[in-house]
Parts: sequence; C-alpha cells; structure tokens
Amino acid sequence: MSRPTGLEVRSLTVTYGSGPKAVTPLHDLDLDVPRGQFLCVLGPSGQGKSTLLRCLAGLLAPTAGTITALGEPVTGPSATRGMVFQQDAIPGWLRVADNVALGPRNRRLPESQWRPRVDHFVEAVGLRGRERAWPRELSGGMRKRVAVAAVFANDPDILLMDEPFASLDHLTRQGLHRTLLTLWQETGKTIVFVTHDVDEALALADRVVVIAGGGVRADAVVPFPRPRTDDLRMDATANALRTNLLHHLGV
Ligand SMILES: Nc1ncnc2c1ncn2[C@@H]1O[C@H](COP(=O)(O)OP(=O)(O)OP(=O)(O)O)[C@@H](O)[C@H]1O
Repeated sequence: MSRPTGLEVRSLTVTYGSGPKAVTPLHDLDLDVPRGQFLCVLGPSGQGKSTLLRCLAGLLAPTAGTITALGEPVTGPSATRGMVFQQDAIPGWLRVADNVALGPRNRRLPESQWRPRVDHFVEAVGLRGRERAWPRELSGGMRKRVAVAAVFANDPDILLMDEPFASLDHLTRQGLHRTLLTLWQETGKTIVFVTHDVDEALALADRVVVIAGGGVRADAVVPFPRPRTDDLRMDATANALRTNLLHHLGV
C-alpha cells in the first residue's frame, strides 16, 4: 500500500530577477515525497537545492507551479514544516533548554503540552546535564544538537534540512547522523535533507534525488539496511550507486 503524500511538487519554476540578468534554477520540477520518507537532495553547486527547500518551507513563492504539504497548499511558513540550516542559527542569548523550548513557547502552547517533549529531545540528543549551558559554552557539534532537538521539540510533520552538518568534522557528523536517524525512526517525520556529499546521502537516505539543469536528473532508492556503517564503502552495490550518482553530479 502506498503511503500518503508528504510533499507534492508540480511544475515548480523559480526565476530570480528579470531581463538579461534573470536566473531560473528550477524549471518545471516535479517531485513527490511520501510521508515518513528520508529523502536526500544532491546537486552541483548553484543548481537550486536551497531554492527548492525555501519553496518547500514557504519562505519563497515560486514563479510558477504548486506545492502541497500533507494535502494543503504551501502559501507561507508553517509550524508543520521545520527547518535546520547550515549556519549556527541558535539564539546565543538563550540557554540550551530555552533554545529547545523556543518554538512551542513562541506558539504560546501551554507548558504542560511541550515540557515533556522538550525534556525528551534534550536527552535524546545527548544534552542532559547541559540544559542551563549557554550556546557559547558548547562545541559546534553540540550547538547542532540543540538545533536538532529544537526542531523536533516543535513537532513539525516535515523537516527541511539544508546542509545542516556541512561545517562539522567527520566523527561529529557521524554522531549527529546516528542521532538524527534515531529521532527520525522514533517519530516517523518526513525529512528532506540537502547535501553536497554523496556518502552522507548514502548513510542517511531512503531515497536520493539529484537536482540539476532545473529538474530531477536522477532518482534512486537507497536499499541498504540501517544502521549503515563505513563498511558501506566496501559494498559493491553501494559503490555502483555512488558512481551513478557522481556521474549525474558531473563529478
Ligand atoms: N535571492 C537570490 N537572488 C538572485 N539569485 C539567486 C538568489 N538565490 C539564489 N540565486 C541563484 O539561483 C541559483 C540557485 O541557487 P541555490 O542557492 O538554490 O543553489 P544550491 O544548489 O543550493 O547551491 P549551493 O550548493 O552552492 O548551496 C544560483 O545561480 C544562485 O546564484
């Protein structure tokens, strides 16, 4: 039985500017993301990955085409779609626990509704005991953990992640991959995760799409069971898939 659609993108076109300087990174792009899927979006630099994500978030209105999320048209930002960016965007003037509680607090939800969730996600990302720490007292990886806990604590249906771990070293990144996969498996959220890195996509995704030349150039299922380890680099099927994706990336 097919899962209900999380995101449905139809004939999406985005043009920045006008006249001879106009740029159209996305042209007539179609994409369906089933609910609960972990989708990675790969693509060469400047081919519209972030543009797509901003449209999905409702932060950028398409020039043409439509997007629906869980059957509703996307016309602007919504708490049902949470974003995590590459930049360390957590507010420095809020302690860890207050950062994680920021979304539900801003939505003026009663504390009894969100406090257990906040406590749970602080623990789940490994920050128990650091609730009262300031962001400046944390490492880059720990600040990322705060951002991940915060987006889950806000309980969106769909997570949109734009190269969230790009600035981290390999080991820190692997730790965050494990944490994100655990939280995804526990919560069943739909995730759209943009990355430059084929190996990151193969470590995380159910499915990978390559965006280039305005549309979806490749669309591949990632069939490997989880947890996936560095041993995947030795696997012949994984290597064939990696080579195919790199080919579509023009590498
Ligand atoms: N606000 C903007 N105004 C004008 N042009 C823009 C704007 N945002 C993006 N672009 C252009 O649109 C194209 C796609 O940009 P986008 O950031 O979506 O690509 P990307 O695939 O995410 O790139 P990268 O991998 O380098 O982050 C690029 O040519 C970029 O210069």
